[in-house]
Amino acid sequence: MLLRLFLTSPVVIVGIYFLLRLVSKTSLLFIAKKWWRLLEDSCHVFQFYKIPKFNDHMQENQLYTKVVTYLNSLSSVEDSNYANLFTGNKSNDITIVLDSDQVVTDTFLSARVYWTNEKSKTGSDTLVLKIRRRDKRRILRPYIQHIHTVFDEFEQRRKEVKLYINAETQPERNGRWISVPFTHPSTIETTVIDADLKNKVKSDLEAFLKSKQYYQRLGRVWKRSYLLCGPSGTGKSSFIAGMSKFLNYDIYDIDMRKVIDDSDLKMLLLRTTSKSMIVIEDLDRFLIEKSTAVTLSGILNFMDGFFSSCGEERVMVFTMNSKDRVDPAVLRPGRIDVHIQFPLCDFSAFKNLANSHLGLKEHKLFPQVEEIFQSGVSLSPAEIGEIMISNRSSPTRALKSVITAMQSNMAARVVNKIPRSASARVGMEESGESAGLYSESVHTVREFRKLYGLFRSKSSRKESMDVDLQDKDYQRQSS
Ligand SMILES: Nc1ncnc2c1ncn2[C@@H]1O[C@H](COP(=O)(O)OP(=O)(O)OP(=O)(O)O)[C@@H](O)[C@H]1O
Ligand SMILES: [Mg+2]
Repeated sequence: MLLRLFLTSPVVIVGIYFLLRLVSKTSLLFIAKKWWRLLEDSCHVFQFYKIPKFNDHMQENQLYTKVVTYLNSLSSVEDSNYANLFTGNKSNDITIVLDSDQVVTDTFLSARVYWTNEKSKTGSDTLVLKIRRRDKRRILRPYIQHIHTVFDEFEQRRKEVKLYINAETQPERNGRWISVPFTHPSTIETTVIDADLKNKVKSDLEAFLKSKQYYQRLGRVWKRSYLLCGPSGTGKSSFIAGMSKFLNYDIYDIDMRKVIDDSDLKMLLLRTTSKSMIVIEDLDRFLIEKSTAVTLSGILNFMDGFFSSCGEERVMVFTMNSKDRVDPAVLRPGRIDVHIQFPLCDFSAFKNLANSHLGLKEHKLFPQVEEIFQSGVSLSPAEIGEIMISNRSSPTRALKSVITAMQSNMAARVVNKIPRSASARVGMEESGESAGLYSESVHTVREFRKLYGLFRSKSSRKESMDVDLQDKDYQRQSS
């Protein structure tokens, strides 16, 4: 009786109300929850799963990357005590990233799970998943599958390509790749090269993307290597940017001066992800100068992609100014599948540049420019492009400046007694014959013909039919 009177008294009700508010507004509730969780842990109510960032061979664990992306997309990240804020793809976007030792909760098929981002003793990150033992069998596999699906959807939507560069050696750090958003404006279309050559490269890249099973059947690493060769300023780097956009692949740009030795090169390759482009620029210069302890055999093994056989779908791109002084072993079929020559400007490329840079289709000075090209003199697209950009307010002045630059180039040749044969090499590259500009290694051509026997002749057919046709063709030929 007394108790009922006590409980119904307004003073007590108001007192309880304020006590509850105090508990929920202060860290008391948090502490109580934590104790409760510790109690549950000590009673072995939960099962723990660790997802380390790197495996024993220091390769990045793909599942770790996927889970991190998934967790950062959960609204519960915002409820963790500490979270890191970063700008997103657009300047006004904010990305919330889980901090270490923070707990994030998630619910899947009515079961509650907990994630913690922990640092191991070696300093590398590990994600820990905590699931109630009674839910484990029911949800573990579907939950991981769900994470894969969400990640793939994110990736599809993620249009941003990343550029990875290898940082200075920091042995105490696990990862040496530093990434930045890749915003290079070049595309395959904006690079002025032979139109037929462009189409061949695009078809080749498309064919590569569709050939997973074919490579598997052959027991070969699913990779394709391209050599872009040509004088400075002819568009090689711009074309690489275009290729990565075409494939929507991240770029791993290896600065060989920062690679210490063969094993360092191996480690860098191991830490690349699939669906990526691995680029080494100016390989010829590096092979001649040999400025680090990386050996030729280290480079050859790297090109063969042995170390990356655990991953898949990689495109390797090498650039050179000239192949003349390069060991033929580097260029042999299989190491380099496709050779693409980037010539200095010819008259046709010049007209393309005049059109794109100055909006000119025709001009009275064009015949004079053509005549100079015919005499064997040329400049790089970069040089001509620069002249056009700086004179874009007056197309006539731009063309006159191009003519002057070409004439002084011609005069310099006479003074320096540069023989015609030197320009003959360029001339050959400039001939515009795609056969001279694009070549596939014989061995690879044979393999690809097997699979893509119809792909050139039927390229006008619908893309969806292509896979079918190619597979049928392959089966017919191999039977
Ligand atoms: N074929 C081309 N079409 C359009 N623009 C070009 C072309 N070649 C060069 N350029 C322009 O010239 C500049 C330099 O080009 P890029 O860096 O791609 O040349 P590169 O062949 O990689 O030279 P290097 O061998 O010195 O590295 C870029 O701004 C690019 O836009
Ligand atoms: Mg370059």
